[in-house]
Amino acid sequence: MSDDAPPAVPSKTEFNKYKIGKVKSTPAIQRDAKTNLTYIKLRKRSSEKVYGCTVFQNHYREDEKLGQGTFGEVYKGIHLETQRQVAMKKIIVSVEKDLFPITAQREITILKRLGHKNIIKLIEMVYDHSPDTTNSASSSLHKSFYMILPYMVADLSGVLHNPRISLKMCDIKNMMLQVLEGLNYIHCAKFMHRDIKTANILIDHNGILKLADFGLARLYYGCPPNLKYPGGAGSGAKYTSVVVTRWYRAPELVLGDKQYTTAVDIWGVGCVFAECFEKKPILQGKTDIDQGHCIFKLLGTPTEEDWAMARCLPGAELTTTNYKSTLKERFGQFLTETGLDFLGHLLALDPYKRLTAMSAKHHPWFSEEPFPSENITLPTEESHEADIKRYKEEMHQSLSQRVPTAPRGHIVEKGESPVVKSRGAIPRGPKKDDAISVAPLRDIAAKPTPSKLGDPSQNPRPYHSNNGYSKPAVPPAAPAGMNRYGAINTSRSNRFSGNSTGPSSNRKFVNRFHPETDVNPKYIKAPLPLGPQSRYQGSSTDSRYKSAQNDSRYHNARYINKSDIKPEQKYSRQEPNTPINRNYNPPNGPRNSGFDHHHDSRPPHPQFPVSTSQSQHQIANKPIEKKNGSPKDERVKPDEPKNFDNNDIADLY
Ligand SMILES: Nc1ncnc2c1ncn2[C@@H]1O[C@H](COP(=O)(O)OP(=O)(O)OP(=O)(O)O)[C@@H](O)[C@H]1O
Repeated sequence: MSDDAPPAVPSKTEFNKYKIGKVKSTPAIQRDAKTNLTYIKLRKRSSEKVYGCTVFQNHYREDEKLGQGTFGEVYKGIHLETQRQVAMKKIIVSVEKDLFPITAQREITILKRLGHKNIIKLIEMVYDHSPDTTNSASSSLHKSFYMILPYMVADLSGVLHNPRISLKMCDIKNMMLQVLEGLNYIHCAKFMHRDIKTANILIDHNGILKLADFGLARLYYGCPPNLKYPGGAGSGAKYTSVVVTRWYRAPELVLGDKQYTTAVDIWGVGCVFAECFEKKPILQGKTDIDQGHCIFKLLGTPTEEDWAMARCLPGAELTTTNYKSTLKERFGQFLTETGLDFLGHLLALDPYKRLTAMSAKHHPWFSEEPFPSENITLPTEESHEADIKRYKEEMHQSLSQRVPTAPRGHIVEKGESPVVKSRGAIPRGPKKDDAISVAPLRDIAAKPTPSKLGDPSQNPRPYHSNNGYSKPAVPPAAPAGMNRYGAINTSRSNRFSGNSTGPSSNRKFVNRFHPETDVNPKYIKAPLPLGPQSRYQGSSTDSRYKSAQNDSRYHNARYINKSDIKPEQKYSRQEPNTPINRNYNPPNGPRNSGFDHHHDSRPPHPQFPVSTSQSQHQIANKPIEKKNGSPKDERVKPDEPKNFDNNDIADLY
């Protein structure tokens, strides 16, 4: 092409992508007759279109509800052009008051500034311009916007409540590292999240966790968390203390501290961590004051030495209680000494003794076996906050519909098994070159294969098993030549009649109470399930899960359970002889020697090695953070160009 050739005119379609409104001339300035003040009369736009913002219609389709938010609801949806699944957070705007919720405004602004693998990404904002409702009275009062977010198959709250998902310790470690990674990024970007809880930790189909719901987040003043000011902030600025969902609220907030720091988020992480074991929020205060009692009942009332500042806070009266810490009794059954130390430092009452996100990532608990898994192989089905009610109902139903125990020698007919229905299997996420295809749902109705019946890792755990950390009890093997009914070959129907003839396909079933009458055939049509998971064989596992064994989801190569490949790692309480790596204190003395925050003389903050090369050496067996053999510098520079992982569905947008 010669240099004189005119520049290529962009195609019409390229222009059409951007609907830019015309710049109109400034409206005439008018003067009010009464006050004599000038004003500009604003007129309603003739077109309802919002320029620079996609219109919902013809672009998206709204599907089922995923969750209920403070200012709207969250729906699952489809982007019609690409057929990709999205989540749509609906924001209802009161037209009358012309109010756009401040939390939504904050969330949008903040999400637009953040870009990290472990932070949810805002795809775009769309405006609901519904022709059938625009003329109705209600729609003239309310208009809605949608925040379009990548669809996440689960949130942590749904996963923990889902009776069919059990977490292994290595998965919990992986998840904790991801949460801390995301939080470290936020804190380094000078934001406090202020609403860390399991429902706001989303999980995608690749097992990537994303922190979501930035409605309460805000910029903080002062420096990011560092060794001198471990809580971050530290400028003495005051913020509202009525933040964070109550059960996850840090003690300083409960006591009314307004000069709080990023440490409030770390407290939330501690609550989330502990919730992974108990499968329910650990501190369920009924009121704000009760929340304080719950906290001190778990961690003990702080002494002057524990938390000097507590006595100066508005709610100091709570510190006159006399509770002893029960942390070890409550979580000692799940965690080793190192694990308890980690939990204790996340839930340190004094915010200045709490770990920072960065130091928490280097806690020796992560270097202790079992190591964090590289990828988490969960969830096997969609699980959101909105499902929790259903799980509870199903659990209640399953309890009330339990098959009564058979009288000795009797066969009890099993009614329709109250097998729990899952809402949907995880869709296969689109690959990079797979833009248009709809993610197919796997056939969750498919029946299980009997071959998997004996494999506990393939069998959904029962509701009434403990917390999912112990294997189902396997009945002891019977002596050779015997089964639990006596000598092998003694059929159950004839062992009371005294004349054993051995099992026979054409044997006659005898009613042992009225031997002359035939047994009602309905009682004999189903053979007893005598697999290792059968309740008839003494295992605690309910036979209603039998059908799930054939479920195609359990045989999908994408979700291969690691226990199929290698034996499951044990992580019961640490053996007394197992050495614990406590070598995490910096070699050159306490780090907080210069600590002078608020001019009080608080004790130095315990720190774990961070990014200095010297301290990095101390992190033994640290498989996660190493890249190409060299330790990764984890300090996040918020203003650096955003680096997205293209394999992730979230980042394809
Ligand atoms: N991108 C997403 N993909 C899938 N589910 C989502 C997504 N975003 C949110 N949800 C679901 O919706 C629920 C509520 O979302 P979110 O917390 O963002 O709303 P909110 O209005 O801020 O709620 P709240 O007021 O309770 O904090 C989440 O717990 C989750 O179950």
